[in-house]
Amino acid sequence: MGSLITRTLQKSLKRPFRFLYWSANSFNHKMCAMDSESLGFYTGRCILDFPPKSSRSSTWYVAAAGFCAFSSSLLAGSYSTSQSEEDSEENAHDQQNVKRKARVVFVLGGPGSGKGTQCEKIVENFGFTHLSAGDLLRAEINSGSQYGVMIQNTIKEGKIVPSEVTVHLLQKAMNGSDNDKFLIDGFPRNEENRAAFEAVTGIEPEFVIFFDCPQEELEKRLINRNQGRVDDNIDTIRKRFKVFEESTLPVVQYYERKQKLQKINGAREKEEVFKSLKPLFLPFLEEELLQLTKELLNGIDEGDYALYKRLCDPSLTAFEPDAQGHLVEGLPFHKFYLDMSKRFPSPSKPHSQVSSPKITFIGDEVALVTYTRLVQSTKDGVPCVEAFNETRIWQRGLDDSGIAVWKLIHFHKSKCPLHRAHHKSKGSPHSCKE
Ligand SMILES: Nc1ncnc2c1ncn2[C@@H]1O[C@H](COP(=O)(O)OP(=O)(O)OP(=O)(O)O)[C@@H](O)[C@H]1O
Ligand SMILES: O=c1ccn([C@@H]2O[C@H](COP(=O)(O)O)[C@@H](O)[C@H]2O)c(=O)[nH]1
Repeated sequence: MGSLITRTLQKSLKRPFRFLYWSANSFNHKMCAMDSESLGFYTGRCILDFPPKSSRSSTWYVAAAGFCAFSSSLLAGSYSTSQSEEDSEENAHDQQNVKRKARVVFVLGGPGSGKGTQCEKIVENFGFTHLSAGDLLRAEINSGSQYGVMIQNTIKEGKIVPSEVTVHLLQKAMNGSDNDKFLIDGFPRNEENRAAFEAVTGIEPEFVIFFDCPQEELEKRLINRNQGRVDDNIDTIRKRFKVFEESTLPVVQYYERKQKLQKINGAREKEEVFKSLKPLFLPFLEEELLQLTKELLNGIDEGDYALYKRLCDPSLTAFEPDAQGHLVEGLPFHKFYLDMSKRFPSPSKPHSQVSSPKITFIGDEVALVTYTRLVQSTKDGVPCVEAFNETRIWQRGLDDSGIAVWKLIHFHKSKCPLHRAHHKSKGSPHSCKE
């Protein structure tokens, strides 16, 4: 029946779609996520009263019209649509906060496999925000939420909290963050979690990390963890292992079939485990450095010294054509040019573009960004273009508030030789300084 409805809708909409709803009648409350790509329904019994019986009487209740395939943004949580007015306001705030599409990495593994430990290291090195589903649920208990008792009992039993609660908490945390890169640790715990998250947020993970570790090792680690957790006792630990095998492993296998799984041997020393993770995250760092370089060039085009100062180390060194073969130290030399371009703006603002970038890391804290910079502008109404070979060296350090930031510590800029054929052809852009 689910597949039939899904197929019919798919046919009429002619596009992939997903949505999430509850079936609520006086006997039961079910949460369903419908996904046209897998042509199926995912259902799970909901132990909460969603929606509250008083608020709607209809049997089928569209809780979150998450036509996520149509929209690339996060949708407000279906959990909160059925809550009090206060929550509705919060929900509206969630929606206002809808930003660029978030990128997500799921981190899975048995209890005690080192998910939290490794996430901390990834955050330090790769600029992700860590969202532990378990921590969010524990914080919800401590906040005095009306669902606190239910969550506490579920955790004590080693069972899985209903998806709408967890997905709402994750979504709220994502919407409240300035970051767009998230490590979601300990989630999705089961197929229903997975389908609900995708249906509500429209987000599929970039990849999924799975820490593989024998149970004897996990048990030893949990018994010794000593963080006062209600579920770190031998009874609950064994229950959690069972739930992991029965409910979470199928999710791991799902992502393996989708070729999104990164299986990591979690039974090694912490540092060894982290070494295996690094190559997975380097592309994110490369992207960050390229973005930073483009931001800097844009600031130079705009004559924005404040931005230049923010991105550069005060003792920046540089070799560049204007310095006529001398090594320039500090920012004043560059400030002069930026201020001039602000004071005497050229008729058309220059526009820099980065071509053929290459990023090389020297250890964890230094990166070289090498590229050709094409600067377009107009001279006497004629479009012209200049090309420079540039190497910029970025170093990561801590700012005054202890946050890791990249600063430019050196650059080398040289003018590219002219392209003869290009600048001879009439009417096409030519070099500005012939
Ligand atoms: N590679 C490792 N070798 C030895 N001990 C480790 C390793 N990784 C983590 N631990 C320790 O094992 C315990 C559990 O680690 P951690 O809390 O990171 O696991 P987890 O997967 O997040 O657990 P849970 O799912 O229960 O939240 C901690 O005390 C941690 O210090
Ligand atoms: O998505 C989730 C995540 C966690 N839970 C419950 O919390 C405990 C502890 O989780 P950790 O990730 O080990 O901190 C887990 O056993 C579940 O009971 C959940 O229901 N859903």
